Amino acid sequence: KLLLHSKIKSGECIKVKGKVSPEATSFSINLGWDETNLILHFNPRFDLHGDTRTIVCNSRREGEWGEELRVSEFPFQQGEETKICVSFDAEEVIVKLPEGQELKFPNRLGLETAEYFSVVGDLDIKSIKFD
Ligand SMILES: C=CCO[C@@H]1O[C@H](CO)[C@@H](O[C@@H]2O[C@H](CO)[C@H](O)[C@H](OCc3cn(-c4n[nH]c(N)n4)nn3)[C@H]2O)[C@H](O)[C@H]1NC(C)=O
Repeated sequence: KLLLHSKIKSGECIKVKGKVSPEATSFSINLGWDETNLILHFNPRFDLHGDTRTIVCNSRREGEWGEELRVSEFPFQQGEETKICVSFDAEEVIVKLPEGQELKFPNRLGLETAEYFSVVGDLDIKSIKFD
C-alpha cells in the first residue's frame, strides 16, 4: 500500500511501475482529495465481485461511490510488470495504459489539485515518478 499526501497539480503525470502479483484478484489506484473524495478509483479486477479481467473506474464523493464505468480493454497479466500513467485537469482524468491506450474519465469533482494518491491491492510497486 502506498499513500502520498502531496500537492499534485493538473498536467503532471504520475507514473506507477509495478509487478502484478501472480495470484492477483485486483488492485486499485486512487487519486483525489482524501480517501473519501476521489476523482479516480482505477480498479482492474482479475476476479472480484463477479468481474473477471475488467477495469472498473469510479469517483467517490464524501464516501459515496459514483456511477461505475467498465472498460473493455484489460492489458494486464498476473505476475507481469506493468506501467500506468495518471494525469488530470479540471475536466477529466487520463489513465495511460501499458500499451499506450488512453482511458478518459470525467473529473466529476472538478478538483484542480489533488492531495491524495494511493495504490492498494495486488500490485508490487517498483517506482512512482512525477513527470
Ligand atoms: C452486483 C452487485 C452490486 O454491484 C456491485 O456493488 C459492489 C459494492 O458497491 C461494487 O464493488 C465496489 O466497487 C467500488 C467502485 O465502484 C470499489 O471498487 C469498492 O471497493 C473499494 C475498495 C477496495 N479496497 C481494497 N482494499 N484492499 C484491496 N485489495 N482492495 N478498498 N476499498 C467495491 O467494493 C461492485 O463493483 C458492483 N458491481 C456491479 C456489477 O455493479
